[in-house]
Amino acid sequence: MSVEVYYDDDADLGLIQGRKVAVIGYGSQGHAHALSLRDSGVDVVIGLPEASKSRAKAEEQGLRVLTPADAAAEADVIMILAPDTAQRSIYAESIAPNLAPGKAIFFGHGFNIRYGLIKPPADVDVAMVAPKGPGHLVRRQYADGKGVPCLVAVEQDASGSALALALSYAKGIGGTRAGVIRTTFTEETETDLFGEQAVLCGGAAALVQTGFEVLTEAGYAPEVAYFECLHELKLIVDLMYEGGIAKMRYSISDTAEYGDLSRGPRVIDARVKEEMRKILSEVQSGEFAREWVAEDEAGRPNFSKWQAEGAAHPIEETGSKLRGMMSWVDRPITETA
Ligand SMILES: NC(=O)C1=CN([C@@H]2O[C@H](COP(=O)(O)OP(=O)(O)OC[C@H]3O[C@@H](n4cnc5c(N)ncnc54)[C@H](OP(=O)(O)O)[C@@H]3O)[C@@H](O)[C@H]2O)C=CC1
Ligand SMILES: CC[C@](O)(C(C)=O)C(=O)O
Ligand SMILES: [Mg+2]
Ligand SMILES: [Mg+2]
Repeated sequence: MSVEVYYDDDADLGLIQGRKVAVIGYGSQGHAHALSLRDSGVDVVIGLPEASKSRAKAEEQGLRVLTPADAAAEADVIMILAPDTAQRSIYAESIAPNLAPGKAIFFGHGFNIRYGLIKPPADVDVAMVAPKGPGHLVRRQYADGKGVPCLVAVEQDASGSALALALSYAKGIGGTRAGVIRTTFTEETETDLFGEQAVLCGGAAALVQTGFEVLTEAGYAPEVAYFECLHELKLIVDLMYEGGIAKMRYSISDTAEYGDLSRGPRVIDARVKEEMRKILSEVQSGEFAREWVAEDEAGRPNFSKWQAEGAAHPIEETGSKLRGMMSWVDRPITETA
């Protein structure tokens, strides 16, 4: 089944410009959406708890910051960009009491709707504008006149114009410059969770760390292993980004391409593919969602342990030293684009 891809000419920016948008949360996605929507002429207010450490960042950018409840009361489009595990309580405490017929609730990811953790009333629009990229790059691409592709979905169309409004919002953050695909909350949620677990984040990080470990445990210099397994991966993926796997294979040596074609399937083999299928089934069944909600409610013991182990991995120290010598690469972790 072919999908419809929407571009700038398919979206009317005037629709979202005519609404008052509350962005709940000012993190990776929240800051990107809020700043880009404002640059697109949209009336934006930020919703954050009084004690939020993000307040100062939003106010430094000249954005008005209210509590989530006051922002939801004032706005007629409410985009929830707080952590997925916090959204259901934010909704119950601050958003639901401030809904009214004709308002719209937007999400940047479908987790809470897909797994039934948020159930809005029938008289509001429920839609999604989900960038297919990290928030800091969503903002950087917008600022550079480019855009990150987005998925849009309409779960509930009380107004009869929810899709047009979602496309207008996507245009406001640069999504229609790159292409916006209409999907469903189920497809976005399940593909996004699978993608981040098995390919983009979990799979890629494990591949890089394991390659670094195999080389360093064999006695090769950590710096060589870092350049080979992490730094150069961006350069390789850049070629894929520009022209597909074909362009990467066109640019590398025949020796590398033979190694790629003959050894690649030994690394990502049938066992790995079966494990990826199991990971997808855990997403589809809701097992992952239940595990993540329970982990969060228990205070994130495993999350914190694994985070600390990752930060302590020797590749981080090696990389920090080498990136420090490349001024054009060294962008410390920061909230700005
Ligand atoms: N990160 C990404 O690139 C992508 C994220 N998404 C989705 O976007 C949504 C937001 O994720 P992300 O941007 O990563 O989140 P972050 O963790 O980067 O930022 C969360 C923001 O929400 C604020 N916040 C925390 N608790 C509350 C609360 N109770 N009320 C209001 N604001 C609160 C945080 O404030 P404080 O600083 O005080 O903690 C922070 O500003 C999620 O649904 C995620 O799945 C979708 C696509 C990509
Ligand atoms: C790949 C991780 C992501 O889904 C994203 C940046 O798109 C996320 O949830 O952060
Ligand atoms: Mg994603
Ligand atoms: Mg995600």
